[in-house]
Amino acid sequence: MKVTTANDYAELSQLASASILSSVRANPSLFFCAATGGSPTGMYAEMAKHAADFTQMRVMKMDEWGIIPSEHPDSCESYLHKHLLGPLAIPETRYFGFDTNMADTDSECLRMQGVIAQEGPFDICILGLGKNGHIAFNEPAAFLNAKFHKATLAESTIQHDPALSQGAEPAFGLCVGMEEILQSKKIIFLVTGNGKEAAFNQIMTKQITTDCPASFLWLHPNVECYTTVSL
Ligand SMILES: O=C1O[C@H](COP(=O)(O)O)[C@@H](O)[C@H](O)[C@H]1O
Repeated sequence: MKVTTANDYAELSQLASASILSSVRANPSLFFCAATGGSPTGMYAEMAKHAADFTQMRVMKMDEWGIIPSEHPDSCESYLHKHLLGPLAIPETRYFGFDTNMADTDSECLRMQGVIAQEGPFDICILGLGKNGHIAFNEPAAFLNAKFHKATLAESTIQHDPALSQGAEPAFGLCVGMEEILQSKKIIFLVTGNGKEAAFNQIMTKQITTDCPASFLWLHPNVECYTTVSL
């Protein structure tokens, strides 16, 4: 993992965007796994300044909350339309989303595994860091899931979004699995925001443990970590 400490969030966003731009110029139809949350918002805004470079990029949603409808303003779906798909004019034909509110979520997980098998592996995977060390909704646990799956959310993950913390139980999410993340050709790992110090310190010990799913990124040969968190 190559760790670059940025002076501030604006610089982090510019550095990460520049790396993506160089990749998409070399491979215009690259397959992009898109995280949501506060960490990538500035980076997506930087990418939008170069929308003409993204006319062929394929995008897949990385994760989604299971207790709010896709059209809810706090859904990952709404976030991606607002910050990435709209500004970059990515049409539905090049976007691979999924629905968390269907009766048979197992079938939806299998469908997304099929999409990854057909379109993948990801050329670029964007990751933020959960305060508890999660990546996507791969939460600390005795074991991690390799494939796209239905995830039980940690309390700290639910509390991360005020709309969700008021929502109905049970809380769950659907998300890409660890193998699918680790098979990405390049990973852009954004570590920024309040409350990330403990998890980032744990990662920097280089001890790989399911207690901190992000620590598995040490097994990947091409992770660019951009951070504003001081150790
Ligand atoms: O809960 C989550 O949090 C992380 C980090 O969110 P951020 O708002 O601090 O960027 C996010 O990357 C992840 O996809 C989501 O599951």
